[in-house]
Amino acid sequence: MLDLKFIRENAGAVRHAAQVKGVDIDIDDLLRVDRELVDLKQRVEAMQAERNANAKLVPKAAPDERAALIQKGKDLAEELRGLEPALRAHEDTLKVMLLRVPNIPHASVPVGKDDSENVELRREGVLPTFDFTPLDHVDLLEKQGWSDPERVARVSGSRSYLLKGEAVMLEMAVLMFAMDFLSGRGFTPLSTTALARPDAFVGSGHFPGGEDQVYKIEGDELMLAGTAEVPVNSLYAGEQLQHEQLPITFAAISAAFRSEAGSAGRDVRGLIRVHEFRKVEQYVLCEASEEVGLEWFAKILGNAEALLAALELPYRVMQNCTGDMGAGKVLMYDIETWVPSEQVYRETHSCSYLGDWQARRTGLRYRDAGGKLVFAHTLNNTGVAAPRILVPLLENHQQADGTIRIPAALRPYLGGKEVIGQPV
Ligand SMILES: Nc1ncnc2c1ncn2[C@@H]1O[C@H](COS(=O)(=O)NC(=O)[C@@H](N)CO)[C@@H](O)[C@H]1O
Repeated sequence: MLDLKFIRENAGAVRHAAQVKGVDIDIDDLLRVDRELVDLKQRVEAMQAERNANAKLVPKAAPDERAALIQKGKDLAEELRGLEPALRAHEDTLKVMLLRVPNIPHASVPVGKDDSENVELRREGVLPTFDFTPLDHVDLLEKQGWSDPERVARVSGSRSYLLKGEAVMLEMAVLMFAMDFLSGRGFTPLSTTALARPDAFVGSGHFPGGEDQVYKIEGDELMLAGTAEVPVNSLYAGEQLQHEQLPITFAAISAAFRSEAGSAGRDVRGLIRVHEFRKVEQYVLCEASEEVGLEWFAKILGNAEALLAALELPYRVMQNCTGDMGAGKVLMYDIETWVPSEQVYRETHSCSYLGDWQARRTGLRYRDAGGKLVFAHTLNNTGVAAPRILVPLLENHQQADGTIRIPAALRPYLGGKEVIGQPV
C-alpha cells in the first residue's frame, strides 16, 4: 500500500507503475473516490459544527425560539445519519482500491511483461561435466529407493512427494545447514506455523489477488500460507516498535502450502513444484530508508548465494522485470540454480525489497530517532526451499555409480559422510 498523500502528489508515477507491472487499477478512479470522500467528510464536519453551535443556543434561547432550535438540531442529526452510509461506502471502496495500488519499482528495474524479460546479471560456479550419462533427480531417487511416487500419489494425489532413507537425511541436513548458516549471520531462528489469518495475507501482499494459490480450511478462518513470510510479516502488526529494536531479522523455517492453481502441466514430475514443502525464509524488518533497505537486499541476496556456493551448486542471478516482480516489490532478484537434466537454470530463491508497502498494509511502525512514528521497510529472500533444492543438489553431485557426493559444508549434518547412496 502507498501513502494516499503520495498517490495524490505522484499520480503519474503510480499510474506508470501499475501499467509496467500489469496491475489493473484505475488511479484516476481512486483519486475520484478520494476526493468525494474528502468532500463528504468536510460536509459532515461542517454539519457537526453547525449542530454543536445550534445545541449551545438552546439553553440560552427564549422559550418561543427553543422549539425551532431543538427541531433544527433533530433535522441536522437526521441529515448527518443520512450521510453515514455514503461515508462508509466510500471509505471501504477506497481501502480496497489502496490495497491494489502497486509499489514504485526501483529505477534499475527493467520494464518487461513476464519472466522471459528478466535480465541475467551474472553466473557463478562451474557447470558440471559428466563422463557418464547423468540421470534426472526422479531416476536418481528411484534407483536408490529413496522415493515412492506411485504410492504417495495414491494417497495424496499429484504434486505430492515422499522421500525415503538417506534422501530424508539430505533434506533435513540442507535445512539445518541453512538455519545454522543464517543464525551464524545474526538472523534469529524461528520455527513457525504456516497457519495464518486472512489479514496476514493482506499484510504480506498475497491478498487481494493470490487467494487461489492458498489452501483454506473448511469452517475455519485460518489458511495455509505458501511461505513463512506471511505469518512472520504480521508478528509485529499494530505495534509501535522502538528504532533501537531494528533491524529485526529472522531465519524462519516452516512448512509451505501452495495450490499451484494455474500451473497445470508444469513440472508435474518430481520435486520442483509440489503442494507442500519446507522453506527456510530470510525476513528483515528495517528502518524506513532506501539506502538501508538496499544494503539489506544485498545482504540477504549474498546469504543465499553463499549458501549455494557452500552447496557447490552453479547458479545465476536474475533481475526480475516489472511484469514479473509483483505489485509490492521495489526490487526483486531471482536466483536460478543449474539443473543438468534440463540443461537450464531453475528458480530456487527469490529476493525482494518492498520499501514500506508491506509495513503500511500490515501496520508495522516504529518511533524513529526523532520520536516520529514511521512505517518500517521489509525484505525477504529464500534461504533454502526443500525439496526443490534437492533437484540441483542430487543432479549436480551424482556420480557414475548413482551415489551422491556430499559437499563439504553438508557433511557435518550427515554424520561426516562424503557420499550417500549405494553403488547401483
Ligand atoms: N510449489 C513449490 N514446490 C516446491 N518449491 C517451491 C514451490 N513454490 C516455491 N517454491 C520454492 O520457494 C522459493 C520461494 O518461493 S517464492 O514464491 O518465489 N518466494 C517467496 O515465497 C518469498 N517469501 C521468498 O522465499 C522458490 O524460489 C522455490 O525454491
